[in-house]
Amino acid sequence: MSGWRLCDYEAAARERLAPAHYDYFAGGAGEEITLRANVAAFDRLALVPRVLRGAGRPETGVTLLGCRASMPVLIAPTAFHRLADPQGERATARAAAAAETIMIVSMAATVAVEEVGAAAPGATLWFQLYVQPDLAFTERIVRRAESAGCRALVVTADSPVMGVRRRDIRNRFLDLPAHLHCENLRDGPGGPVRPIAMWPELSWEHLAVLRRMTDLPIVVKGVTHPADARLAIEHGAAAIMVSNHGGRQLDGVPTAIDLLPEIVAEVAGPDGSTVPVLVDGGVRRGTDVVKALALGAAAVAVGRPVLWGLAAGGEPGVAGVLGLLRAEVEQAMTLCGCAGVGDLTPDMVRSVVPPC
Ligand SMILES: Cc1cc2nc3c(=O)[nH]c(=O)nc-3n(C[C@H](O)[C@H](O)[C@H](O)COP(=O)(O)O)c2cc1C
Ligand SMILES: CCCCC(=O)C(=O)O
Repeated sequence: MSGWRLCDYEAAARERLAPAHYDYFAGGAGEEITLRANVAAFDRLALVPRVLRGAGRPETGVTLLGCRASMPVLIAPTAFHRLADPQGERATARAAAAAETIMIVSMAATVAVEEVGAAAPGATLWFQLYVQPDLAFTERIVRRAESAGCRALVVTADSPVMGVRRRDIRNRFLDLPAHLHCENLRDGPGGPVRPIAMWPELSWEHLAVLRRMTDLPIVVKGVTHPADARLAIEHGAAAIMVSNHGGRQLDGVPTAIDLLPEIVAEVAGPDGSTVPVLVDGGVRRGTDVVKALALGAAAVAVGRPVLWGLAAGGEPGVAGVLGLLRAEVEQAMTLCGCAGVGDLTPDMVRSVVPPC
């Protein structure tokens, strides 16, 4: 895989995956307008490097909610890793540990969160939660994530119902193959697996309930409106994740990178205090990461690229994808004259008509 670009991982993944599974990973909602826009938006932004700053080799590391990551690229929560590789989330977590970055484990993982933690003892894990209407069941899941060593709870807010994914409908991809299950949804050890509920009644009140339920920092994922970023903070969120769910929920939503500056401005306190703002959707190369950081993101997360690495080559495939992104971030930061992520500032990004 040496010399591979991200698109090579996607091509290899596509060859290996069953077509319906490839479509589930790759696809978006509706006409896939937002899905395409997420990637294209980065091409409408250009970087304006600074020169002769003697910055040396850049330090790419960041600290988020008390967790150190060696690069500002996290693994976004994605479901069903065992569709891509028999080791599934275990392999992803091992690659995350080796790359020293944070993996956000999906509640819809096909390996139980305890086993993900056990498979990769060095990994820093956060846990993504779809709050279930049965709050006692939700609490049991939260306790499992805590005991498995997860260091933050990422609450997905953009999915009161599932987006309409036409590819899945066409492919009749409705259920996992019989040997795979959402292991975090088991009702007790060896018990039956409950179906994941998307909950249209989920509201800010429930965030307050969660806040009381756990001492873990809460990240609200799927914020697009600046007013909701403010509400999230008022309800105790420790960080915001600007995201349109990779174009898989409401189609026609602006891209996360376009929304980012407004949200960063909204959450900045008058005294300069702020909570970390994370962003995902369409990040495919190191320069995309650098653009997002310059516009105020504390870090980015990648969803599909990790799935392509996993399907193309299991744990080494994910390691390859993360290594590629790391090398590209380091290269782009060096060329921008930045010693650390704090040197990336909004004046270094311009809106352009592509190609720049
Ligand atoms: C196949 C797939 C499954 C996903 N599953 C989840 C999930 O279980 N929970 C969640 O909050 N987001 C989920 N997401 C959304 C990702 O966390 C993330 O927002 C999105 O993938 C970012 O866009 P990118 O794929 O362009 O990097 C999923 C995305 C994909 C592609
Ligand atoms: C029932 C699992 C939902 C996973 C998800 O969030 C997605 O496919 O986007």
